[in-house]
Formats: sequence, C-alpha cells, structure tokens
Amino acid sequence: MGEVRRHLKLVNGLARSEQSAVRRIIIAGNWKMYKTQAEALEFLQAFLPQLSETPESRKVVLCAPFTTLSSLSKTLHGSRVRVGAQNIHWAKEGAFTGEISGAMLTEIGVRYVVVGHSERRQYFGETDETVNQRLLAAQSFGLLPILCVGESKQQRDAGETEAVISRQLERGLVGADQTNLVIAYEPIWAIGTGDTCAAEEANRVIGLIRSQLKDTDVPIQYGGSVKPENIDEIMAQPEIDGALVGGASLEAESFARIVNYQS
Ligand SMILES: O=C(CO)COP(=O)(O)O
Repeated sequence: MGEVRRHLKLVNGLARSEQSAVRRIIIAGNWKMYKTQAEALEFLQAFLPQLSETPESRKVVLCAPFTTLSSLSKTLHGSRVRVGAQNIHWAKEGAFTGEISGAMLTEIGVRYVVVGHSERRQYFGETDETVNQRLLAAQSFGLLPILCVGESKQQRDAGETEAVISRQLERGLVGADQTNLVIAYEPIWAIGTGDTCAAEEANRVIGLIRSQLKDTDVPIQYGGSVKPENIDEIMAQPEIDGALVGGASLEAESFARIVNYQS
C-alpha cells in the first residue's frame, strides 16, 4: 500500500487519492482548561455507552487537564478510549516549576500528548524549538505526540499558509522519529470561532503537509470548529485522518456524534 501511495503522490502531486483503506483514524478531544475531575467522570458515564457502535478501527482519545488524567486513566482502563495530556516538558525531571515530565505521564497510563498547540505558542511563548524539544521528549517516553501546526488569519491573508506550515514542520520535526506521531492541522482562525476551514481546503493543506513527511502514512487530523454538523464532510476528505476537537468534545452527546461520524 505504501508503494501505491508513493506512486499516486508522484502522479497527482497529492499523497493520497483512493487510499482510504489504509487510513489510521484518530478522533481526539482537546478539553483545554475545562473539567474538574468530577466533571470528567460524569462525562465518561454519558460518553462511553455511546461507543458501542463505533467502528473498532477508529481510535478515540481524550486530551484532558493534568489533574484529571490519573482518574480518567483508571476509569478508562480496558476501554477503547486512550488518554492524552496537553503538554509535556522536555527534561526527565528538574527545577521547572509548573511543568510535567514524560515519566509522570506514562506512569499514570497517558498515551498521547498534544505539542505545539497554537494557544501554547500564542499565550505561553512556545517556539518551534521548544515544541520540537517537547515532541522529542514525548517520543523518548513512548508517548505519541500530536504536533499542531497552522497559520493565523493574517498569515493566510498574506498568502503565507504553506510557508508557515512548512517551517513549523521542518523545525518541529528536527531529530524526530517520523513514524511515531500524529499531526493536527489547526488553522488558528478556525479555532473556537465557528468559522471552519472548508473541508476541501483543509484537505488541500493536509495533502501538502503529507507531501512534506517522510512517512506518508502518518495520521493527519483537522482541528478548528469541528462539530457534529460538519464532521461527516470533513471525514469524507481523502487526506484527513481524524479530528482534534475543542469545544464540541466537552459535551458527551456532541463528541459521541463526532466519533460516530457517518462514512
Ligand atoms: O483548538 C482546537 C483543538 O485543539 C479546536 O478548538 P475548537 O474545536 O473549539 O475550535
């Protein structure tokens, strides 16, 4: 299959066309700074029963605040839902007040970690270099990093989308194992705005991202105002392997509808 895809890439300039059979689908909720432990457990009670019909091939992940990870992990043990963190420090341990290490995450059963979310780049001074260090740390602990990339409105309007994403990928992936990661394309202007990137446009940009990767089978998600109303159209795009969902992952009904999208 890999061979077929590489061939198609050469032929079409796209990494994928009729390759849906090999897609690795990952639908992840990013709860950001929402939910106490009690609220997280209440969510699971309503959410888990709604996964009985979800195709086995779809991976489901909840990226939750640090304070809820341990109890989520215990409650989800033996279920199909994996637990993700929203950040990781690059050092094994040390005098880094307020930070959390890979060892602390893996000890409590965390499997995924978001790195380079635009909110961390924007509000907490993350650079491509610190994102890269966090990604390498995640991989060294056996965690699957979800590397977020995406352009601002201003960059899009200036025609810089491709250049920005290219730079974020190039710098973010220095020294990385390019087979063990997930990428999320999250145009900043579409996050929390209700202004979703048109599915075809997200597909186009994700195709460009894929063409820059060494391993074209890496799952690439779309994120930015994903809702029950638009998930079917988003997942119908051949390049898009899943979604990173903010607001609509906070409510069990809506996240279940997203995970159970119609293909
Ligand atoms: O930032 C996001 C996920 O990481 C997207 O957030 P929304 O789904 O709320 O737009």
